[in-house]
Amino acid sequence: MQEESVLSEISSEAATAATSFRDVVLSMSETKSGLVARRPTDLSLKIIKDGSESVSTEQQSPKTRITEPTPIAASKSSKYVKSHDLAFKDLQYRVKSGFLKSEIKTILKGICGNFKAGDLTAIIGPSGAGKSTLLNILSGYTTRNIQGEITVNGSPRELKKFYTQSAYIMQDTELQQFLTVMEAMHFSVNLKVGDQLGRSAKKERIKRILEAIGMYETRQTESGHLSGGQKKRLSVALELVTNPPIMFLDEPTSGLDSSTSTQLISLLKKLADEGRTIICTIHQPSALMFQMFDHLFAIADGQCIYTGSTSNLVPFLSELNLKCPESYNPADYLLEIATNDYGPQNPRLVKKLENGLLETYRKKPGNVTAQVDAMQAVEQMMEAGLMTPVTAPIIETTLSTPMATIEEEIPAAAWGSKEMTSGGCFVELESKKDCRKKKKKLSIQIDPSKLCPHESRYMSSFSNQLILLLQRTFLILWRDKSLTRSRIIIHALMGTFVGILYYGIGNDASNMLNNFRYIFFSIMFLMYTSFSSIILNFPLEFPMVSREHFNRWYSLRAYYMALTLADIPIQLICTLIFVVISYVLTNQPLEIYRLVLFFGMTVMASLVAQSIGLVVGATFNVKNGAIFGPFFISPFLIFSGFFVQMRDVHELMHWLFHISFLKYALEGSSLAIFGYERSKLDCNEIFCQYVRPNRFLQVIGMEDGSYLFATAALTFIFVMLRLISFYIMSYRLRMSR
Ligand SMILES: Nc1ncnc2c1ncn2[C@@H]1O[C@H](COP(=O)(O)OP(=O)(O)OP(=O)(O)O)[C@@H](O)[C@H]1O
Repeated sequence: MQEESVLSEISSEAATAATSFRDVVLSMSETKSGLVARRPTDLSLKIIKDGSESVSTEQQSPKTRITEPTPIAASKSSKYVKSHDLAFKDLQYRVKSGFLKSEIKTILKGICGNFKAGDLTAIIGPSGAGKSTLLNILSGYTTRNIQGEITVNGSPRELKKFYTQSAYIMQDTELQQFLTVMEAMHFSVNLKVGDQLGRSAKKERIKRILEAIGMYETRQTESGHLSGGQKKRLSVALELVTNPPIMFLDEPTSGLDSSTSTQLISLLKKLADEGRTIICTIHQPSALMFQMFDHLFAIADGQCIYTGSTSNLVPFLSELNLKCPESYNPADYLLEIATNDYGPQNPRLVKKLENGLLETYRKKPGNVTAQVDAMQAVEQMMEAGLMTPVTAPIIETTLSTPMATIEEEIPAAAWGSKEMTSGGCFVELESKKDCRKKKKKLSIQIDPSKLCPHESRYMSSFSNQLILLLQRTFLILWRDKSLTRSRIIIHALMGTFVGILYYGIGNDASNMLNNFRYIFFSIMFLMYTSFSSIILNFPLEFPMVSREHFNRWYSLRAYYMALTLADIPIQLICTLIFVVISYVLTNQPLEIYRLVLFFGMTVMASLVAQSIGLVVGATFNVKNGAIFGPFFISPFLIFSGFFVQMRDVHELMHWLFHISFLKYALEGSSLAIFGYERSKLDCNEIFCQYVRPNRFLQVIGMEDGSYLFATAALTFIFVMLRLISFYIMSYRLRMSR
């Protein structure tokens, strides 16, 4: 009777859908007749009395019966998160390694596993066991050289669809350090959710997430100033904006102290309790953290040495005569076994568990208080102010309109078929164009996985991605003034220095050669500054781009365009400052069209040099880029026409002049200053060889040059280099997996 009244009280409470695990713990601690837990979101009831646990699936009924004990992980779906069980069987992963890639190394050896919705799973194992490899494969980050079966809810995993359902938080949490927490969330929600939510709904979502993870108060703090734990929580929050039902985290606690790690794991536990499938690799969980996991999946040398609940680990090991000492953390003991501290035990463990296939140890035994106690201990620490309270945010699924309504919005005649295809497109369409046209007619929210496959990867249109990425880049440039400011100062200083060095020689026939040197130096200087300012960009941003691109924030095309466009205004300003100062000081002809032509040519040269910087940056890491960068520029320099002219070298080498962008830049700039029927220069000496500028052009072999042709050649080289760097970036992003 007492139980019934408690149940009825709890279930009516449950109908109000409380949201935090703290409520669960509180309701447990408040109940005298035993521990009563309530899962707030699925509104199912659990009764834990005298150490036994039951789950009732009769939701919201005041007359709920206590049912037979069932596994805690069974059917943990909620109205906010659709459950996705992720399983794999006979998974093998081989890589080529060694000298000339002649050796084949098997990293995962026919491993099996089942990661259920609602479970917080920890993948543990010694270093080099294959934890990250497994996570990369399951998340779809690694897609090659894999054998075996991966299923989602029993059906083969469809990568395109899977990407829209999952998020991967990588180990190196690269955040934009100059963006505040709020700004980072703003860009994440706008890029990842796109037009699927209105402005106020997006704001509300950000607020809810930040409040839940205890970061609303720090929303105006720049990411670079956050603590390690806050950074990790923010990286989770950035991916939570789309409410992914499956989340992968590689070493989320690395670099964090024990209390911060515990706080993060408790957040993950609460996210899992909402029905999500949360899988993370972890090195050495503390005893408290260890208890919080629902599922432990241990691997050694690419094979499964344990899969089951944390509470079943010690009994499992005992069955194999491996007695965990009482005072030991079972996770530590398992890791010692895995590293052969007690002799070669791994084959026995692998065999007993059928390399992960056996589910026997997943069932929770009668006594699950250890996990509840662990969570309660964490809650108490949060309440005592020892750590910032965190909980799982409530995020309504983006698909708020039933399918029928979606169909009504589109004229039936426009649909090829109303069958949902396996590719995730909910209509068969004749062509891409057709698909776009029809999508435009949708004015309502659509589940990303229901859109046509080729358009479903990004929720934001290309133009929106570009605008948002440009906004983000400019905001960062604005905050990180040091780089932009120093570039401008350097150009102004060098313009003045060169202007003073070649002061007033512009109209002096006896200084014609020096004037030519001024032109050459200007191009050299602008080339090197633009080249080196971009050479570090991509290598430094690579981890962040890799993460954001993989998690479907934006396409590489949009990122690349933004990266390219964002730097152009700064380059234009810097070049203008240098050219105007030095042009005036050196007393070049004050004819506006010559200044414009000279400026245009130097800008083109700097943009081409920037493109070479992009190619180098996309190909090499920071260190090698710095070493090889100048090496790539040198050939252009030798064949620029300054040191040696085309007519003086063997015919076989002429092509090198034709591909040297510096030759075109020097030719175009010289024509701008000396060409176009420039009148005779002043001669302050007894004899001046180059009174007529045209004569000088003849001597340096540029009399037949064409400014237009030089511009066209530079444009062509520019476009080719941009294409090459784009494809290298795309290749590197793919190869990094
Ligand atoms: N592409 C590759 N080529 C060669 N060897 C590889 C490759 N990828 C992984 N390995 C090897 O596979 C093994 C497993 O690597 P993995 O990164 O998955 O280990 P881990 O368990 O995550 O280790 P840690 O805890 O130290 O991060 C290691 O020995 C690693 O050197």
